Amino acid sequence: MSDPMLLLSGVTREHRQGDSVVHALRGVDLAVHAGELVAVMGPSGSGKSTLLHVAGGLDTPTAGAVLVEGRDLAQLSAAQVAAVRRRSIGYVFQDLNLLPSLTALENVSLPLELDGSRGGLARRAARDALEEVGVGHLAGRFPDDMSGGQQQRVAIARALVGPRRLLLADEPTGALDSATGEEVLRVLRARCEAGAAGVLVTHEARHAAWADRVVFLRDGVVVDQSGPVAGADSLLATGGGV
Ligand SMILES: Nc1ncnc2c1ncn2[C@@H]1O[C@H](COP(=O)(O)OP(=O)(O)OP(=O)(O)O)[C@@H](O)[C@H]1O
Repeated sequence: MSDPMLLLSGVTREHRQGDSVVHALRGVDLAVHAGELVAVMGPSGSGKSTLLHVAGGLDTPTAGAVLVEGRDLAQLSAAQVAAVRRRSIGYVFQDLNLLPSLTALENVSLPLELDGSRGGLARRAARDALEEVGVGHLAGRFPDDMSGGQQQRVAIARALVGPRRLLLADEPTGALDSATGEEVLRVLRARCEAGAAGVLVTHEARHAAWADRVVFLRDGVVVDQSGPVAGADSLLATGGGV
């Protein structure tokens, strides 16, 4: 099999809080290949968002290594990590992080323009991404003039725009009704089938069922990995507490 698009090897992340240490992740190993969608589940505080942050180069492990497309992020300069993030990684944040002073179209085209794409090309790609998640008609609207679900879809379009090969999504359907949520997961799944690698953090077994594999975290440790439907259901049945 080819090298994984994302490889976490022995990743530990500790946070110091006064005299105590919080172990957000402890020795996590995870490989995600092109074409694969992996769901991450686990109780609140089990380390799901931390896993996504270190995978996306937004946080640095205390120990262990993170490789994106075979490049060890610890060996890159901050500017190089930022370039990997802009070019290779599409990230859907739990709190969306849309820029309020930019329209939907501008929010989505920004990563491409920051990476040197010409304005017209970037805007065309942004329009396509907005269409793909069903909000093409909101291109000229500002985030504050949209519903939570509409904002969430714009944030997803921003993660999908351009040739992103690693998609990291933190509860991307939280503000969506179930039909729209399914539609977004269908788009994510289709992107993975077209060759991207995806990691989806979710609390919902029916969303995890869209994934090829489910990784279950508890107290920062991967406690189980399994296939989709049986995986999510049985993990929940065994007291995942999600
Ligand atoms: N910056 C930080 N400083 C201190 N502790 C932190 C920090 N970030 C995360 N933690 C702690 O690390 C642990 C894992 O947090 P994380 O947000 O990754 O969990 P999660 O599984 O994503 O939770 P949720 O489902 O509630 O979003 C928690 O105990 C959290 O309090």
